[in-house]
Amino acid sequence: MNAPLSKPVGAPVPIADQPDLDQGGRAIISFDGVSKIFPPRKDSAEVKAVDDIDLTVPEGAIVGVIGKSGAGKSTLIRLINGLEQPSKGKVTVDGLDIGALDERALRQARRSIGMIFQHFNLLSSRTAFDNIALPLEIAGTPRKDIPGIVTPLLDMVGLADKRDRYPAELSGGQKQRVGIARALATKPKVLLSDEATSALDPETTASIIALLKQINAELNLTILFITHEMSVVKKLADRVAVMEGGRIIEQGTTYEIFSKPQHATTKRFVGEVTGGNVPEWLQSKLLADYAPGRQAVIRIAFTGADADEPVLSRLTRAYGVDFNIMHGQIEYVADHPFGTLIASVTAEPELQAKLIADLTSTRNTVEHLGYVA
Ligand SMILES: Nc1ncnc2c1ncn2[C@@H]1O[C@H](COP(=O)(O)OP(=O)(O)OP(=O)(O)O)[C@@H](O)[C@H]1O
Repeated sequence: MNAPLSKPVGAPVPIADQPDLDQGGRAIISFDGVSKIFPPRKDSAEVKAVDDIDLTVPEGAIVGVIGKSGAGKSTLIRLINGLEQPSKGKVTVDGLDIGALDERALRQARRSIGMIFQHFNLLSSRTAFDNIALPLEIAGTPRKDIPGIVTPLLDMVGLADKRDRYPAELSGGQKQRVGIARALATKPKVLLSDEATSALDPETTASIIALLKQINAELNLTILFITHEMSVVKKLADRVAVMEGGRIIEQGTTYEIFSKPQHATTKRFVGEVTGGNVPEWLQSKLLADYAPGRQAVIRIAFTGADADEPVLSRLTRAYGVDFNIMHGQIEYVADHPFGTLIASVTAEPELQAKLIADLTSTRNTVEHLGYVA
């Protein structure tokens, strides 16, 4: 199994100090100036699906790549397992330049790269056991050795009693467990996940996330997953890269990305799960300009130690203003408390600026959203 290297965790590092995901641990996957351009066709222009990406995944990490449909996530994953060749730059997996391998070497390299899929991709004519055994048969593993590998994998994914069931007799979560066991059969160094929980209900999603975290911890298996769901990133990833238009627009530890998102797209993704997105009823009331009698609406993201400080009471006493809480939520991200509050306050623009400066001087992120009458 993989060498037991320490897992890169630790205190949040400011984004400015963390331009890459390579803090701690040997790089097992790296993208070095990688672009993938699909040539023009009769009916469509050329597409830059991946555009000049630099990305480093440390061994033992769980990295989530999030982006909207068409952002380039699938192409990124297909460049890692050699299903696509880079138009420019280099993709390295465990020291191998994937784009430079011939067919035979690529087949060999793919045994170190497990993959799980949204729709499981199981063979319907094979039992759970035989689906898990398939990559071993392809790799030429002697028949007598196969049960000794497959049986412990069935145990690990909690399906010992389902070994002779066919996919049609299994639930979605059970099928994904077979998919995970099959991906682990050749003892990969990295596991790629393509929207592996997108077809599952929330409870089953949670159990698959727990299984992936357990496998990561027990085997020190590096996991890179692509998703469009920030809730999955929040629960599963140590580190996050946000993709848009083929580029990585932001990356950092999960806590960093949640507590101080920089890019508008990242803010929207984060807002989906932290309550930071402005609710529709409030959006329709927001006014752009100050006028006497209007209240300023501010959004405050409380992070780390500040999350449980009575910040608003302090400001009320210090400045003699009243806050009206309009929307809020407290979450735990990477085991840190993390809160979002949208509040209105009656104050002249000059006093508003002082309040915002005061709030910002702690580690909170404060945004002035507009005014309400
Ligand atoms: N083989 C191909 N030929 C031409 N264009 C392609 C090809 N594969 C992907 N693209 C284009 O590249 C862009 C990125 O696609 P990709 O599938 O990587 O995005 P994605 O983020 O995975 O989207 P989704 O979440 O919908 O799967 C899209 O504009 C897509 O149409």
